[in-house]
Amino acid sequence: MAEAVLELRDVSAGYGEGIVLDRVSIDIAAGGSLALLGRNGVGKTTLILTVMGFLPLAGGSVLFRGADISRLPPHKRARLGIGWVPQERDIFPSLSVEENLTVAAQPGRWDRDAVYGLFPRLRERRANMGSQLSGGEQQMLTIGRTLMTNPVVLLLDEPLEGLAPIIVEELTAAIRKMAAEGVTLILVEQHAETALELTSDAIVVERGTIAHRARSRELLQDRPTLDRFVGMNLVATEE
Ligand SMILES: Nc1ncnc2c1ncn2[C@@H]1O[C@H](COP(=O)(O)OP(=O)(O)OP(=O)(O)O)[C@@H](O)[C@H]1O
Repeated sequence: MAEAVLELRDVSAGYGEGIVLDRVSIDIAAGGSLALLGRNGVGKTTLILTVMGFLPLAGGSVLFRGADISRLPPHKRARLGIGWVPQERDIFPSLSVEENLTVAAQPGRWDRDAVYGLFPRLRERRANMGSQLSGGEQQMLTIGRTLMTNPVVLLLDEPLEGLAPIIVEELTAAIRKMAAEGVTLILVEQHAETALELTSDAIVVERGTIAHRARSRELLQDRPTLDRFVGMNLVATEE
């Protein structure tokens, strides 16, 4: 098996005294795509924040390309190549779209034109200020800006949440394209069907532990498991 790009070994973490994640182990190989599923409040965002180093470990370790990064602060993890698209869209409102994209760019496959190819809307709006964008466009810009850092692994925390169906379609197409082009990614998503169609592997989180692991296409067919762990809200555009 290929060496894991990112690995969590028996990770426990939470907020202060409150432990949310309880001995969670996951790994993702280069070019892999992993859906993190589960109902509201089960610990998906906590897992992402722990990978980024915002929450201290209460146990276990986080490895990046085989090296223990458990003690590294978030900016150093980002510099190593862990790209994070947070749940709250994160753009510079007073910079233009193009400035937002280029401000943290690193050389690599994802340059400005590649990102505009992925998000034609951003090319159309390249001269607009971040503050003039719709929520969906801000989400595209957040993803585009993170891609421009040419991360080794990309963490997407509910990138489709609260967006209009047409925007969800555009973002879904872009994520599919990124995965097909070999971007290693972890996708947090409550809408299981949408996430499973975009990824190769999946884990279901329940109350801070991993309740189920499967190949995404197999879990897509496994309705009883989906109903049990994820509930009814399967497709992002249903809302
Ligand atoms: N800043 C915080 N301080 C204390 N507890 C928190 C904090 N943020 C989240 N929690 C708790 O951690 C648990 C997991 O929350 P988390 O946000 O990781 O869930 P989630 O699966 O990402 O759900 P959602 O889809 O709602 O974001 C919840 O019980 C939540 O109340």
